[in-house]
Amino acid sequence: MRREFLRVRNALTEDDIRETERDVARRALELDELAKARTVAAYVSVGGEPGTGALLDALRARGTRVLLPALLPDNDLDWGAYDGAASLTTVRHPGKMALLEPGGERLGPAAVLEADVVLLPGLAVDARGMRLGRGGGSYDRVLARLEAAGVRPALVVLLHDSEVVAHLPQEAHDKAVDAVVTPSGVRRF
Ligand SMILES: Nc1nc2c(c(=O)[nH]1)N(C=O)[C@@H](CNc1ccc(C(=O)N[C@@H](CCC(=O)O)C(=O)O)cc1)CN2
Ligand SMILES: Nc1ncnc2c1ncn2[C@@H]1O[C@H](COP(=O)(O)OP(=O)(O)OP(=O)(O)O)[C@@H](O)[C@H]1O
Repeated sequence: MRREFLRVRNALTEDDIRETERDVARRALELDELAKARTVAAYVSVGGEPGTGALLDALRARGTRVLLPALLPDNDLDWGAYDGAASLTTVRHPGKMALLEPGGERLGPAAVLEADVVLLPGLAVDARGMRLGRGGGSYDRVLARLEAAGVRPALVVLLHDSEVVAHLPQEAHDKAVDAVVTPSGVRRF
């Protein structure tokens, strides 16, 4: 399933990605949870992911604190603040696409507990809000950490329209998200 969703993304053009960047930002900024959030955990899109750059800059311009992940050797995520495109650094993790990660101070994996909203990457989501990720388990760990700490930020996955599907296989550790934002709108679970 991952391979098939990635194949569809790989066929997208630069224009498609730019368009989704604008539309996903516009739709996401309509979310009440984002308007109220003081801290948002986000990510810098890569490859065929819906673009997140416009959304990151809009949040920052509003005065929202934006945290971005940095991949650790065990696939857990560290976090750092987003201070504009110039604050990002390109990191090559073996076997993965080059990622843009925060270049400044690293705040530690627990920094995500400060987020009022977590924006998650993914490959697909189903009608129950079960998310298919890239398979590293990074965000599964983030969600487990939030649950263990008893904090409950809004969980929002950003996807293309075709990636909202009826049903995905579920494993015991999978946790549902609250909403999906696609270029055509917001769906809540
Ligand atoms: N933009 C973005 N940042 C992110 C994630 C993500 O999914 N998207 N992550 C989410 O956890 C973490 C990084 N994990 C990643 C895991 C795999 C690949 C990757 O390039 N995978 C290849 C396939 C590799 C393979 O076949 O094994 C790919 O998906 O094309 C990238 C990031 C944190 N930052
Ligand atoms: N809380 C956790 N702590 C450590 N490992 C975990 C945790 N949750 C899941 N994993 C492991 O991570 C691996 C990948 O899980 P899964 O296939 O569900 O990833 P995914 O949800 O697609 O990816 P991601 O969460 O990075 O988007 C599995 O081997 C799983 O056992």
